[in-house]
Amino acid sequence: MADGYRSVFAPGLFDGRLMIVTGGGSGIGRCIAHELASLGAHVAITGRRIERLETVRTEIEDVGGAVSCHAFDIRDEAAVVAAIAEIIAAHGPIFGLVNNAGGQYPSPAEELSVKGWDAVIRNNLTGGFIVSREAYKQSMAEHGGSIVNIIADIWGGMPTMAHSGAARAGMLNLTETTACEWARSGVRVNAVAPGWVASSGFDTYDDAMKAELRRLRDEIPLGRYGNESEVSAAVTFLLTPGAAFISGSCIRVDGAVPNHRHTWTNVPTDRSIAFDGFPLATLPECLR
Ligand SMILES: CCCCCCC/C=C/C(=O)SCCNC(=O)CCNC(=O)[C@H](O)C(C)(C)COP(=O)(O)OP(=O)(O)OC[C@H]1O[C@@H](n2cnc3c(N)ncnc32)[C@H](O)[C@@H]1OP(=O)(O)O
Ligand SMILES: NC(=O)C1=CN([C@@H]2O[C@H](COP(=O)(O)OP(=O)(O)OC[C@H]3O[C@@H](n4cnc5c(N)ncnc54)[C@H](OP(=O)(O)O)[C@@H]3O)[C@@H](O)[C@H]2O)C=CC1
Repeated sequence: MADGYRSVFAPGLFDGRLMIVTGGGSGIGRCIAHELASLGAHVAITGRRIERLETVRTEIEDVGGAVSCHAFDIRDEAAVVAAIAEIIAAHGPIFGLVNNAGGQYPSPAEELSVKGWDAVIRNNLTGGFIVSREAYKQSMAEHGGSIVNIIADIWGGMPTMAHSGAARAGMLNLTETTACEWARSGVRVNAVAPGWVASSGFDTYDDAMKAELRRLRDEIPLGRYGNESEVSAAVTFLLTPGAAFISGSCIRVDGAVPNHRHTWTNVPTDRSIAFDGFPLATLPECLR
């Protein structure tokens, strides 16, 4: 495909296969849509804003890819049921589903209203559940398929992200549980957990959050943000036959962030207050 996406996977790998990418109108989802289309899939991209979807449709069609746009909110059960039926009727059985749509806003836990908590839980857990359930019931239960859920770096606490962390931890268990339940139908379910990925998602943050993101970049062991293609490659691999025995797993695409302990830096200057009943004086000299 001239001037199209440069995937590391074999051309024609997904010829004629229908793949749904939620949140395909921007960022990581747009990139995944481009990669899957470059490999021959018909990609159904979804999101709330039709204009963004149409822009991506034009981009993909311009390089010879097959794509369709479907605007709905993943939290609206009736809309999801209808949209999945419409996609199947128009483009055939669903071979792959990428639950990528999601997002949140930063807030200290004690300032979260229940309404705000619910909005983020529904956006990052309930929505993915509804889309998965419908893709399974309406199509994959008959012939198998592969589902990839985009979550986040949930290994450890992330201040201001209590709602999103809880939702995505739930999504990881949903991944593991549906992988077990739906294996009988030949359906594999996996997750991809991006760390800090420079995407259009960053544009949604205010200046304070952007400054924080620059500071966080210095704490990534690989020394940089990830990019959208690096997330897309992991997702695409999980959709390929090469991943036929992988289900209920999660690939972390994060430059080793969860493995990073502040062992050599950020040591408090006064360590003597660590534990009253066990004065540092009793420790070996080398540990003081
Ligand atoms: C450890 C896990 C997390 C790690 C994350 C790591 C990095 C992740 C990066 C990315 O995700 S990049 C993608 C970024 N994109 C987005 O985040 C999308 C933008 N956000 C949204 O679309 C919305 O915030 C939402 C989460 C979808 C909520 O929208 P919804 O339409 O459902 O709710 P609203 O009716 O607007 O609001 C309901 C309720 O929620 C509270 N609230 C919503 N937004 C904010 C905000 N910006 N600040 C404070 N509070 C907010 C609020 O209580 C709202 O009620 P009302 O006050 O309006 O009555
Ligand atoms: N970038 C990063 O560093 C990280 C991103 N992630 C996650 O990866 C995914 C993609 O993020 P990214 O591309 O960076 O960010 P974007 O904000 O660009 O992408 C989110 C997409 O999801 C769609 N979306 C959001 N809520 C809904 C909804 N309720 N119904 C339907 N569509 C919805 C949006 O479209 P529209 O608004 O038109 O509906 C948008 O296209 C998200 O789930 C994000 O939280 C996780 C960890 C890190």
